[in-house]
Amino acid sequence: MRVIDIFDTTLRDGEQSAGINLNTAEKIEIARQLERFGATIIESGFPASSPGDFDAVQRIAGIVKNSIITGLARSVKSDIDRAWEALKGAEQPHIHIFLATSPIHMEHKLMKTPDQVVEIAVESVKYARKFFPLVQWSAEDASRSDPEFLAFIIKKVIEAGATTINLPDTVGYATPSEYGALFRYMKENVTGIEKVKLSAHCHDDLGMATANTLAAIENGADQVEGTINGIGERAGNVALEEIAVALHIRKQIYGVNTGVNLKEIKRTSQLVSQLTGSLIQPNKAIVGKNAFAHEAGIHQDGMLKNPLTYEIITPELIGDASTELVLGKHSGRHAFKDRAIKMGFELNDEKLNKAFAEFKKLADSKKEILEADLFVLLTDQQINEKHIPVYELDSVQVQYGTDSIPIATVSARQPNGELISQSAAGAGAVEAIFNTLERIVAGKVHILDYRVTSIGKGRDALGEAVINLSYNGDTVTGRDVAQDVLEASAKAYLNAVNRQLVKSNQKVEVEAG
Ligand SMILES: CC(=O)SCCNC(=O)CCNC(=O)[C@H](O)C(C)(C)COP(=O)(O)OP(=O)(O)OC[C@H]1O[C@@H](n2cnc3c(N)ncnc32)[C@H](O)[C@@H]1OP(=O)(O)O
Ligand SMILES: CC(C)C(=O)C(=O)O
Repeated sequence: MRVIDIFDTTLRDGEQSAGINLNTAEKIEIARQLERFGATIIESGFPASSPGDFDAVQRIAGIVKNSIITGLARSVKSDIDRAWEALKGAEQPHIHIFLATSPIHMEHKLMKTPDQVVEIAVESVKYARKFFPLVQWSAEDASRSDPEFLAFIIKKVIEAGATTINLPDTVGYATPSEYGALFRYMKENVTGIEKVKLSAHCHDDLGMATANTLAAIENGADQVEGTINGIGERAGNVALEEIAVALHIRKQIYGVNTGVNLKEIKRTSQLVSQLTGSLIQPNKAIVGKNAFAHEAGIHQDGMLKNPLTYEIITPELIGDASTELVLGKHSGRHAFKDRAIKMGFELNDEKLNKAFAEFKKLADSKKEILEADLFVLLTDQQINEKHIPVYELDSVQVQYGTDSIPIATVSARQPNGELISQSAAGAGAVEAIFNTLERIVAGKVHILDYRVTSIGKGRDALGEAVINLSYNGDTVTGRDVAQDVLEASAKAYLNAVNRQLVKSNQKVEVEAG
């Protein structure tokens, strides 16, 4: 099978992202991981650009042995000399020289005529070949260059000794059919092109970097350049993890191999994200937090019946943890039941349906339902099997101010079905609620202990209240959760009273029976 070389430029073009700045130690750590990932070539910096880049390229060239290390250089002798200084200790010294070939770049940036550009390109490649066995030459802005001129200059640099020719879509302007055609054109019109490797380098300005890179492969590219997580100048470079996985999953279409160790993808992605501080969007293909998370009930049902229904890539393939069925407002009964069973609950259909209805209510107000939330919902269904009438909270209102006495008004349905409202004051909002509830429930209540904790993470975490009280002389514990701790406290209070009611009722039944 045809082999495609993976040229990783996370440490050079990736570092060109606005806001990213890696020190040498961080670059070495990423380079080591890129070696494990299986990059054929690692572009570890631009040695002439700064002492820091020089140091990183030199150090990485001395450390990494299983990937070829390269450095970028303009078509000027001083850049090439600096690159040689940095790279002469590498196993296979490789340099990456570039020069723009599009009319706009030649005229307005380089301020050179096309003839001068050809001469500079040829001279720089010849000069580099005095030192480097491997010389990659890039026609910057190739996709906006005149194909005839491009074919001419490429022929000249091949004659000068270039070993790889790169055709960058520098500003992410090409469409897949145009970019593919550019590769075909060079293959068909440049004498000597078969002696060199042909490389693709795509930017994502129009969101077409992955499609363009794959089009280049379909049209004869031997090497693809990109970065981990797609970081890079402006909208970034093509994300190498996307290319590697696309070529693997659709091998029947592309018929090529890369040396990428797919299992290292997740780790590499996380390392790059951590050290660059560049966060990965949750829906990013392959490595996003949601790439293997299924939330919709119909999808979750399909996944439980056969994962192939909705999963074309397994998380294991890229070294990720397992698929996640996230329980949220779009989830259905199958996924809910599956999770309840995995958590050790054995609920009959009726209880499960009740818990599911509670879950749906909760999911409306909470982004993600955590296991702790489910635990509370499901345990609630394990009490009061016989449907003994109990108290039900209807509403809670509290008037609270730092300069006034808190007053609570609570409405609750009594076991006989009657809805009653009461008000009472207290030293604090919670005490006011408890004092009001004491007026509602028939019987003597004495609070022994009370705690509130948050369940879950973030500002939308649920509040859990646990209350230990004596009701008519019996000690009982109640707990409940709600979005608000005051509501949770009121519910926990009634939950304790209700448990005592259920307990004593069952006892009466046993004694009577
Ligand atoms: C498409 C790409 O990603 S190309 C790589 C881009 N990466 C970077 O630019 C990051 C590192 N760059 C740097 O640190 C600095 O730009 C340096 C050290 C390389 C140069 O800095 P300076 O000497 O101050 O020049 P500056 O960056 O302002 O301008 C670039 C000069 O290089 C010239 N130049 C641009 N590309 C090339 C090239 N491939 N070959 C020769 N000269 C070039 C420009 O025409 C300009 O020349 P001028 O000074 O005669 O007008
Ligand atoms: C130096 C070249 C290859 C580059 O980064 C680009 O054209 O985007």
